[in-house]
Amino acid sequence: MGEPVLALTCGEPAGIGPDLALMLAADPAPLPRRPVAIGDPALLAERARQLGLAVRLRELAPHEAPGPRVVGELAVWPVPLAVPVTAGRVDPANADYVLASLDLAIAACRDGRAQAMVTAPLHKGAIIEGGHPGFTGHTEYLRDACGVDEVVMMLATDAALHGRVLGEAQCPLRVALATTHLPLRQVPDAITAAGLTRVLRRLAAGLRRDFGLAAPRILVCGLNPHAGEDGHLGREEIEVITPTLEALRGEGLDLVGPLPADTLFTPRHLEGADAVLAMYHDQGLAVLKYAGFGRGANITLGLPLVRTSVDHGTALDLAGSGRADPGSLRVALALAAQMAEARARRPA
Ligand SMILES: NC(=O)c1ccc[n+]([C@@H]2O[C@H](COP(=O)([O-])OP(=O)(O)OC[C@H]3O[C@@H](n4cnc5c(N)ncnc54)[C@H](O)[C@@H]3O)[C@@H](O)[C@H]2O)c1
Ligand SMILES: N[C@H](C(=O)O)[C@H](O)COP(=O)(O)O
Repeated sequence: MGEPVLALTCGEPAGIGPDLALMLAADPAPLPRRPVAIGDPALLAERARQLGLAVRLRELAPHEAPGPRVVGELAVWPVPLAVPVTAGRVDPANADYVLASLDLAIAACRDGRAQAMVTAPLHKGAIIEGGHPGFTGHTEYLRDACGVDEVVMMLATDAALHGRVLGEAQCPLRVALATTHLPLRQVPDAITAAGLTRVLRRLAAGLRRDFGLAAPRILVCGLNPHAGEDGHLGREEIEVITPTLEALRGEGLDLVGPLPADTLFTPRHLEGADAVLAMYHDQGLAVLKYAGFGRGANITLGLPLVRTSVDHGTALDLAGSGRADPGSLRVALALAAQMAEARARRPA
């Protein structure tokens, strides 16, 4: 395989996604060499003007591949907006535009035009209000679009991605989620033996395939305070999590837990671990974003294609201001290229 083509969806058009794509196009620092943005060229041109960035847009035909990256130029696979956009003001009328951009990236990965997709943030509320009431995020959308039964959302800090050790207070981290975009009230009922089994198998397989970890060690959080305090503060650990981990250890998975989530995320526990499985979104992601917000990436494990994303949202307050930090997008692009190259070397 030559250098991978990375399909970069620009996400919510009123958010910072278009800004970040343009900022990276203008940045002389090294980047994966064949990114192609997916979005509306008129929107990108207007945002470049607003940001004062001299970026030339090179519109490609649907089957045209981007050439090697040229600083100051952004290759684009065009998708037209439904309605014009003002930076910072979400309009649900553009929900289908956002999903069409995603669909194009998925199709490009599946038919070989791209070797990975990288997603700038979208606004879940805008998609839902724009006529897609069941929408909960890229992760679940990609799972359904690719027809797989289970995927795993994992976020990782830059240190974990590249094996560098940060300062003592910032442990390299990979955090995966047993449940993703679910109201908190529904979480306990969603922690089932069958669900946990699927997630842990997918997580271990993803760490093996995409991160080259032959026998990943996974720390598993409890759901309740102090992992249920022997059943006095909740019984999910005794009734569901512990028996599931025991069964999976019988398959050879290296699992530790369930551990109290408050102390699991400390350097002593994390030492030697390859990933943490948190039971719900904010149990894991609050810690990860504290450790490395803006320097991490979001990875969907278990897809037939490579997908990474930023570790932040649409930051509507910063769109068009020039104050958005492109650090996480840089990490997400680098990781996508690395994963695509690894898959080309070691097909599943
Ligand atoms: N990958 C994704 O598509 C993704 C990820 C997270 C959140 N979201 C969505 O984004 C929307 C807004 O979410 P939110 O407000 O909870 O989180 P947010 O990450 O958009 O913003 C939280 C804070 O971080 C700041 N921030 C975010 N990204 C930044 C950057 N690159 N540089 C500098 N500062 C940055 C924002 O200005 C804000 O103060 C929601 O609809 C949410 O669902 C999407
Ligand atoms: N849970 C993610 C985060 O907090 O960063 C985010 O909402 C993105 O999720 P998707 O990749 O599923 O859109």
